[in-house]
Amino acid sequence: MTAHIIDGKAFAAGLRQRLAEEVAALAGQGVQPGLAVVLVGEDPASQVYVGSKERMAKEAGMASTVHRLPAETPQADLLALIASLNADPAVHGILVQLPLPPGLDPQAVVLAIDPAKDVDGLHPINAGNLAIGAPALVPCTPSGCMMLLRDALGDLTGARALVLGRSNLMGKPMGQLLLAANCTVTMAHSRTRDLPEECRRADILVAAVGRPRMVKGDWIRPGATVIDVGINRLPPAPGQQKGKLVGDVDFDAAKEVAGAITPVPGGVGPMTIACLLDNTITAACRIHGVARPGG
Ligand SMILES: Nc1nc(=O)c2c([nH]1)NC[C@@H]1CN(c3ccc(C(=O)N[C@@H](CCC(=O)O)C(=O)O)cc3)C=[N+]21
Repeated sequence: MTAHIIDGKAFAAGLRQRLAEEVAALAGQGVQPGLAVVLVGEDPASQVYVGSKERMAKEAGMASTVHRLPAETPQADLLALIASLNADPAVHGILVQLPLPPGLDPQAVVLAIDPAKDVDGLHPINAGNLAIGAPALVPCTPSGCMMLLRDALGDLTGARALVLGRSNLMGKPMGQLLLAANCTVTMAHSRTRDLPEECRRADILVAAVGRPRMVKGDWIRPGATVIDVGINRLPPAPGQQKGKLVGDVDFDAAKEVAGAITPVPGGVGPMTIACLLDNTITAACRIHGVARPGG
């Protein structure tokens, strides 16, 4: 059997289309959702992502600004910029691209962001609200994974789900969302004993460890749904400029075993950006006290 390939790129394009319609409806109420992205330093991969975020926000009719700061920016200057964005009524979403250059404290930066504008869902207020089932801004990548899972499987109740990876931005909130969707959740990581065996029990396997092709074909339960969150650039092959982009799953082997699987690129990545726009609209509506046009 070969797996159904989950087309995250197409799903994300459809979602952005629906979001653009919501933005147009909000314009009639005098609200234009605004996103501010802060990029410190010159990491080339981050430059590409930030460029896509800005372009797609504008395509959806939102206001979008990118604040580019040198890698040597003092912590106090970064915090001052965040304070000014917190106070800016045209800004509803603030995202500080991670990782930050050495010398800057990501924890302090996240704490400085107004939780109402924290479209990354990293502030302890949002992480805590997600954990207790209260309204929260939810991190974009796990939201995108849930949308793809619901689209592929419908009701997830009772499914055994395994999350490989425990980051604050991805693994932990993913576990919370799967639990809220009535899955039986296992949180696994690089130190998990008998990891292949744990993975083989999962009906839903979400890989977010950041290790290229770590999950092998024989780790996957036949028919399972595999969501590959990894974005790993391999070293360039001889004579090539850029290395190949691969996930945390050995895709060629996995697709012979899984029931459905997301590719890299074209899977979770585009969903992350669409969910960032979604969160920015949610934040704008809450700040202005208006209902979301899309319900
Ligand atoms: N505060 C913060 N929030 C983030 O959400 C965040 C971050 N920092 N730092 C970096 C990671 C990475 N990230 C991606 C977003 C989109 C793609 C994406 O669109 N990928 C495409 C193409 C990738 C390519 O061709 O290079 C795909 O997978 O098809 C990938 C990765 C968000 N991140």
